[in-house]
Amino acid sequence: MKQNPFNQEELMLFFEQLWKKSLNPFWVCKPIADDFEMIIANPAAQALDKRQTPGTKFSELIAHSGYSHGILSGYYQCLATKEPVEFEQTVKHNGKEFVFRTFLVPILDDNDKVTHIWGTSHNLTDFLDPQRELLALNELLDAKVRERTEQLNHAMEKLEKLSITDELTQLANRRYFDKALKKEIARAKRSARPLALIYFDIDYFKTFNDTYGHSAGDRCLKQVAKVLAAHAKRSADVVARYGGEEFVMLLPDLHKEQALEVAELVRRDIAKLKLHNENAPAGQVTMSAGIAVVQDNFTADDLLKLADDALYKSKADGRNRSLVAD
Ligand SMILES: Nc1nc2c(ncn2[C@@H]2O[C@H](COP(=O)(O)OP(=O)(O)OP(=O)(O)O)[C@@H](O)[C@H]2O)c(=O)[nH]1
Repeated sequence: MKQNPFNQEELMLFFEQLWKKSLNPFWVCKPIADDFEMIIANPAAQALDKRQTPGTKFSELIAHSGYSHGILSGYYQCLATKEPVEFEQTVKHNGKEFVFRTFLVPILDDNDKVTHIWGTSHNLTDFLDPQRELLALNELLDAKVRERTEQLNHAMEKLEKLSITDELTQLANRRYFDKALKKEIARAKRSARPLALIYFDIDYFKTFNDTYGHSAGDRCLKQVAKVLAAHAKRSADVVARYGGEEFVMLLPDLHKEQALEVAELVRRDIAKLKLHNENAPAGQVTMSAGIAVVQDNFTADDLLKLADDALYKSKADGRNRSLVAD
């Protein structure tokens, strides 16, 4: 075996210099009843905490300083396992927080009993600071991306709503209705349930416009739309503005008599609005309705045509009425 190149005296000199000049804190402590007592701490350790003087109890040091909680458990672990222990601890010094990686080495006597613990720490703060800065920046970036994504989703929802809404009445528009109709037809076929469609058309609306002006016409359309919306009570009911003064209502699962009842209720409530129209025989705005109810084998066109024909008939029969297609 190779001989140690240094003699005892030289070694002591080296260790003394290391002890004094090292920038890493070093200390030796010993276990006492329910605590540890500082035996000696090097200048680097004292620079961090000058109370680390011989005889100081660790419990006192910890109680009155910025050491992180739970560091004593590292010492107890070293004592119990008689093995070196490594852990991270934070220390507050002059208002700044330092992160240290601490190493503890047990010193055993001839009876294999831990008499002392030798400790040293390596300051990780400078290494961790840029990492923390990066993490904080990342978090900031994540938050910004989340915020922007939310804004974008919100804008897209708004756009989606706009694309299916009639601007004047705020009812669904024809585009939305056509999609809903296809969906409901498929559903009605699957479940072998009836599907009702009502076409509504304001009577003598051209003369209303001509007499009272386009803005009054717009206000009338809005009021009529409100009445219609109030009668589309179930979540699957759809009411839409189909064209100028034409509205449609899709009522899944309703039979002819029930659909007719809805149309008549709408007509009654339109009459209640008492929107004056001197050119109409009733002296006020009225509505005509055409109702179609289908079941089994039918297409969207079948349903629309049946309802349209029924509406045509109710117009031809004198308006201000609801007719169900045969
Ligand atoms: N104010 C207003 N009028 C509209 C709008 N869209 C369509 N109209 C008008 O609605 C009127 C529809 O007239 P017609 O189709 O002849 O129907 P009508 O006069 O109601 O006759 P009948 O349905 O047979 O009773 C036209 O004068 C259109 O200019 C709108 O958004 N605002």
